[in-house]
Amino acid sequence: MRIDIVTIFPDFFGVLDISLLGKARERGIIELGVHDLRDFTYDRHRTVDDTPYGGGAGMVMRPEPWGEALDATLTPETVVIVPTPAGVPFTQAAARELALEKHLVFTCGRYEGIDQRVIDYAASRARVREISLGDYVLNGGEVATMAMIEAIGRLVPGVIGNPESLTEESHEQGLLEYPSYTKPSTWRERSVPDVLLSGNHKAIADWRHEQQLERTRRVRPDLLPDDQ
Ligand SMILES: N#Cc1c(-c2ccc3ccn(Cc4ccncc4)c3c2)n[nH]c1N
Repeated sequence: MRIDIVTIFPDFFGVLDISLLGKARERGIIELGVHDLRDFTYDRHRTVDDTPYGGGAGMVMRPEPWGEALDATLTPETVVIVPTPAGVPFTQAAARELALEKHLVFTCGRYEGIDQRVIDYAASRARVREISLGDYVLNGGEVATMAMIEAIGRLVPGVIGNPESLTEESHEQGLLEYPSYTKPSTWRERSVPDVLLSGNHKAIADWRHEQQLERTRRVRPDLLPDDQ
């Protein structure tokens, strides 16, 4: 998979050189390109924004630099991901779908957003998904892009050493994950549930599934299937 990010804050993504994504890049499983939108401007001040038509507060990102950035990154296989508060909520299912794509381009807006014609133009050349990280307001697309890249990157085949560990995580099977414990068996007078020390694999699996249902009922009843 190749990922390209277009942003006015390229240094923001330096952290992607380390941890899991860093190793995936070293192993050639994921290629990453970070592009400064200002490199696609030609005025002395490298201007990327202007006042909104129709008036209103704030500034809008100019279409010209974005057009050149898309020209430099798009391929017929690209999925353009536009982080926006007006997007479809990001989910684990979306992360799974996007992890199977060959090329993702993240367009990180700032100010009041990107001129709508840029998104419309991108949709004439590639698949475009306008995605929201959640129902709260950020100052730009970079934080959302970082979160999405982490959620997607860890699902790219070959990135995680033990893919089985992915199947029991929250949201993977529609339920929240069961509680986890490690040594010591007693800590500050709190002990690990006996079933986990029993060696009875069926009893452990049943207990863990019941814990998933109980936690999901308590914390996220909206995730429960109708028959639960
Ligand atoms: N994904 C996502 C987001 C964003 C988001 C994403 C991109 C941009 C670009 C500019 N802004 C600032 C802004 C623009 C319009 N209205 C309010 C704030 C952004 C916010 N906010 N909240 C989310 N869940």
